[in-house]
Amino acid sequence: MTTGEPVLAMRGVRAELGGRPVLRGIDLTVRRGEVVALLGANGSGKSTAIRSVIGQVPVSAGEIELFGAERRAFRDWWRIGYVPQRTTAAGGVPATVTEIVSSGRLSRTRFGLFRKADHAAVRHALELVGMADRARDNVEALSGGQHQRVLIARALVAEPELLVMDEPMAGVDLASQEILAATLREQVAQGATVLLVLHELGPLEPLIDRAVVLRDGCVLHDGPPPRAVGQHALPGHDHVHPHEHTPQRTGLLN
Ligand SMILES: Nc1ncnc2c1ncn2[C@@H]1O[C@H](COP(=O)(O)OP(=O)(O)OP(=O)(O)O)[C@@H](O)[C@H]1O
Repeated sequence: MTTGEPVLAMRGVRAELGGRPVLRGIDLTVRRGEVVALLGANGSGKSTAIRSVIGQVPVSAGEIELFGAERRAFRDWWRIGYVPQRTTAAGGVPATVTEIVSSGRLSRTRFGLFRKADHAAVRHALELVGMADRARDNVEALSGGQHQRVLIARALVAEPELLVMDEPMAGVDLASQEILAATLREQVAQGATVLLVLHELGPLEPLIDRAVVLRDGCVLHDGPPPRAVGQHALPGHDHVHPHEHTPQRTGLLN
């Protein structure tokens, strides 16, 4: 699917962290309705690339456009649902599941005042990820997979058009993975555009339209997901998952 208008465009994007070039001229376009996987070895710059998109990493050169607007002028942040690389949902602050998910809805309210529709959106987002029965629980009491479901509900609650997710399946148990895959499938069926960092395509593979593979801060491949182009078409990488201790030989992706 390459017919939609660009929802996200990066052109020649460079970024340095700790005095080191981490993005060395990234070109990446995601069009409306596409599901694009950002792949590559540990340290290749995947998280930095998406953090530059949402403004968490300063860009030293190049351009980023969101929904046709220059990123610095872009204000409609509710149109983007961001799921950061997994941390605890509360970041050490005691909070209930409902509170965390509600925080994702603030961008849709005036002065943070919740109306009926906002409360309904929170309930709906929790239902989407199968967490409605945990609404009042403290997030600290949740498993890793449940945490991740809450973070995804927080990203969905503003009804965004573009979902940007950093390894949404990382450290997530199988049951939660299936729920997340189903949730994503539903979002995509409803027309959501998705850019997600993955270390393997896994259960999301059927959803992926295109894969962009980074190496050393550059785009190595932009096209069909690697399985479709053959296991040997691209160089292999060692990918060490941040939540795993033993290095895993992953080929390119698995
Ligand atoms: N805040 C920072 N300060 C200095 N260097 C950083 C910082 N954040 C990331 N880096 C470095 O930038 C490079 C790219 O990191 P990034 O997290 O974007 O990679 P990644 O492809 O997402 O890797 P992973 O699969 O491990 O999450 C790495 O070498 C990393 O050490």
